[in-house]
Amino acid sequence: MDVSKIKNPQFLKKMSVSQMNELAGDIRSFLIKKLSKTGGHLAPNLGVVELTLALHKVFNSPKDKLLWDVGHQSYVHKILTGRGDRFDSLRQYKGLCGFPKRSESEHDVWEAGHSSTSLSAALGMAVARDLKHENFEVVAVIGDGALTGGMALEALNDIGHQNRNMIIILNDNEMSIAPNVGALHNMLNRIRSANKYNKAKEDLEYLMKKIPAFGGKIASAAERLKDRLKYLLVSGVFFEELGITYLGPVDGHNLSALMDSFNYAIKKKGPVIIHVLTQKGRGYKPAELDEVGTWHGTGPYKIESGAFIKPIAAAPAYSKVVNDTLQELAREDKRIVVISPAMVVGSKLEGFGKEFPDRLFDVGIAEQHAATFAAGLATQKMKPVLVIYSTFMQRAYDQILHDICRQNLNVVIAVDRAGLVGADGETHQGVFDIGFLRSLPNLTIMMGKDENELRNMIYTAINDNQGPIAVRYPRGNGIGVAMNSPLHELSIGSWEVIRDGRDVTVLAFGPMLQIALKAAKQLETDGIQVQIVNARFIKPLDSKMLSELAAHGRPILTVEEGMLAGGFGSSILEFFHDQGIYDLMIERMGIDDCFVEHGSVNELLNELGLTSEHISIRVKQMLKNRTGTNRIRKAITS
Ligand SMILES: Cc1ncc(C[n+]2csc(CCOP(=O)(O)OP(=O)(O)O)c2C)c(N)n1
Ligand SMILES: CC(=O)[C@@H](O)[C@H](O)COP(=O)(O)O
Ligand SMILES: [Mg+2]
Repeated sequence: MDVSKIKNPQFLKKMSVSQMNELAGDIRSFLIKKLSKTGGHLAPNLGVVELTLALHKVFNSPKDKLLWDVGHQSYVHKILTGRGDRFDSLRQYKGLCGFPKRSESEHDVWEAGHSSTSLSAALGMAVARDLKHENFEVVAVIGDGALTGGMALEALNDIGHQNRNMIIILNDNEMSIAPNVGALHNMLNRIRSANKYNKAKEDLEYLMKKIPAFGGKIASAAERLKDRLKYLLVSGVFFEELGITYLGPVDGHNLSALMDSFNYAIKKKGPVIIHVLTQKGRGYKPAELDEVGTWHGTGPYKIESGAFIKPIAAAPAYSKVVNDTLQELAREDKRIVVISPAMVVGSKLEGFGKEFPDRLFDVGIAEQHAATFAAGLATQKMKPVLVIYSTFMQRAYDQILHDICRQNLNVVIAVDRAGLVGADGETHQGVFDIGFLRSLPNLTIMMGKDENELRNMIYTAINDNQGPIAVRYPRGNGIGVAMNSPLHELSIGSWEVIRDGRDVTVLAFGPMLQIALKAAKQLETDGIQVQIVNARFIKPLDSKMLSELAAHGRPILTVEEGMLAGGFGSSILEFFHDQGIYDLMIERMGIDDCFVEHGSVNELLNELGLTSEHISIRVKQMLKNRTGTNRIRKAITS
């Protein structure tokens, strides 16, 4: 079947199981082919083909609500709901979103991107249904990785308490991005190996048959023993004890077994969790054999060989620079420990983990725990480095505020993916952290202009013991500067003039500096001299340099790859205002009050007006207005 022609899932109602199995093969071939060109979350989606087919066969979306936790595994759902013809634009500018998107389809009832939200949302939908006396099923699909998220456990607590009719599908493939970790994972593994229980049960039944029946005594004792056995070996009891009926484990690639379990769950009263066992990457050998998470989210690849098609990078990834610097420092400094909330692969921390297996902690999808775990380590004079994506750090805001900053603990927060990330879109852009970190007392925030300054910032942060320090760095690779100079500490709060100029001063940091330098070169051809300052400390500001700039009196333009509201530019306005300096021309460029969808970073910068051309135009406008302002000022004062 040409799956790009599917308009809606209704056709499944008339399909036989064997036809559906054939369709599963067509969908897998489609995904492997399309994603070889676009990249995307291949392995998660190959693992849920039968599951998604069975869901759309048994349930009636969109009347019945199907929710996808994280949502990175919703491509099959998108194919079945009429979007197969858009996969050439997957995760591209103005193209198909890589996560559920309510504006894309009525079948996308819940948007995600961040993990562990589906259970809370599903309960909300179930309560609304009951209060309005409506009648539909609510089904949330959550992975074994997402189940480790604190929100999921909070929701399970309430779901068991409220006892609403709803169905949770636990998609257990033993993987988060990397192999899943934690006690919950171990519990699920015990269930997976439930044949121990089945074997014991068979032996018991055999034994019972061998002994001449002494009335019901032995039989009932044996039944009690069987229940005890089940209690001990088959840990679905974790859910049962919460008041959630546990079904499973069910083979997640067996359509009949899946559909039977769904139909059984529909008849059950109250919340039901169906524990489904799937294989991540099923149907594509390189992804099936992936034991580290390489095929969780990929770029384009060659189908035959599984070789990734990657441009040769001129410089290492910023994440790798951080790993390598930490690895180098940790050889001497035994205080250093590294914490990652389930992003060891994304943050390229494998090297550190290999050399220091007892000093790298992957805590699962548990950002709040990760932050306060770091705080606890710091109270005992360790030097914890919390390596966390900017976007996922949003989950740990109160822990950074309440536990780390308020107690002024020496935690290093390595803020990975700071700035625009591109294809993951609105839920993943790292553009809010300056706004929410800047207001926290005791916290230093810095961002290097290149990979060499980043390594020196990590060195500075490790050696500083004046309190918490956040070091931001972007997704992607450095700019190709040398990194062979000895590590040295930066003076906290010190900025750096990287280009002289008399007409306008631009304050920028991180990748924006390269864009500003390009604009300065463009402006020079028009006879405009632009001074560029590497404002590498977002907090504290370089108040000495700012006072010197005020004395010069030339216009100041701030440029940041982040939200304007509460951002770096705002801090400059606040600084001058608080100094009583009101007549300086200060303008800000950044992201103005919107969520930024998916696309390449360059396309997004262009859409946001943050390219070198935009900066050039803005500088010229400022100079023109300044002349104008001066004319007005002269007119007023004369
Ligand atoms: C709050 C949050 N932290 C981290 C991530 C990054 N992330 C995306 S998918 C994923 C693994 C999810 O594992 P699982 O739920 O088991 O789904 P699978 O990919 O195995 O199908 C992680 C850690 C995220 N999306 N949200
Ligand atoms: C779905 C999810 O949240 C992760 O897989 C994320 O897409 C990883 O992002 P990077 O590709 O930047 O590591
Ligand atoms: Mg998983």
